Amino acid sequence: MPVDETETQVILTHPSDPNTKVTILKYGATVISWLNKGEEKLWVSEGAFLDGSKPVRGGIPLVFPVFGKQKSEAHPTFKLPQHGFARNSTWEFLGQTTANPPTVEFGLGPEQVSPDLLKLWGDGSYDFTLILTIKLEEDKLTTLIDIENRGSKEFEFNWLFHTYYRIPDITDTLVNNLVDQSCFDQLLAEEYTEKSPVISFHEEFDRIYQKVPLDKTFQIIEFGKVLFNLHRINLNDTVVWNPWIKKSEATADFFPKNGYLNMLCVEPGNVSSFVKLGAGEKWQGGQELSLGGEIKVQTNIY
Ligand SMILES: O=P(O)(O)OC[C@H]1O[C@@H](O)[C@H](O)[C@@H](O)[C@@H]1O
Repeated sequence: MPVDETETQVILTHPSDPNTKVTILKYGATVISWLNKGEEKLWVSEGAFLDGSKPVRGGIPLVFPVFGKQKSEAHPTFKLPQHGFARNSTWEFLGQTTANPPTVEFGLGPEQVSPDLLKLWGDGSYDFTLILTIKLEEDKLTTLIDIENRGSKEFEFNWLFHTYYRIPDITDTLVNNLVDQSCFDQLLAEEYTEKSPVISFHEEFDRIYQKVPLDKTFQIIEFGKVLFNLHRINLNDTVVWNPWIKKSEATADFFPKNGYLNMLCVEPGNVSSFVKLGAGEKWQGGQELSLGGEIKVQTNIY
């Protein structure tokens, strides 16, 4: 059976390998496991709540319609909690669209969002449909989001796939192809140009790389071996985050406390500015996560 549905989860199994699977929690339409030939590729905290009481700490939470917490009181997303409401609403499972590669869709509209949260976005005056498509190939996982404004008023939104990669050791991990990109450092509250040809990790890290050309593929590398490739579809920004020691300690659902050694978030989205969507308009963004291959160095001069 390539797709199994339970009350709370949907599981896709690749037809050519029973140990290549993706598990999606209906709550948040959160991918909570990507197993490739029996090996887990995503990090989920052992302290994560999977019962729908709190967004999942790990996997691929979905961020919409605001990233972080909006600072301007005048903005219609100002009252929303950090990262919006998509990750803490139960999405509708819309079914399977393709048998091979197994592909499924989930939907979110105002009906699925709790009225208390909904009224915090533009006083509940927006109408929208979000369709999340998840496709599992042998060595590749694709997540696509389609957003439609079904109301009569324009709205603005951020979108982000908050992907938590599982890695053997953060202190041996590098990320490439961000050199010469403009970045906003959330810890320093400063904007500058990234000068490192490869990023390495020695302390808390929280940067938004802004407007990175879409032909840049980011690779997560360990000891010269490519672990992951991230290809973006219409998602110009990428957040790179590791909480390191103190922030992991301070985060109640982050467990084990040294789990920061085994995770890295590389999160493609549109967060440095809002996407505007007029009445009846549609927008799509996506990420393709693939495994292995050669190191590919991309600079701004090629
Ligand atoms: O604790 P949350 O809401 O899941 O957020 C986790 C992190 O998410 C990252 O995307 C942000 O850049 C960080 O600033 C934030 O701490």
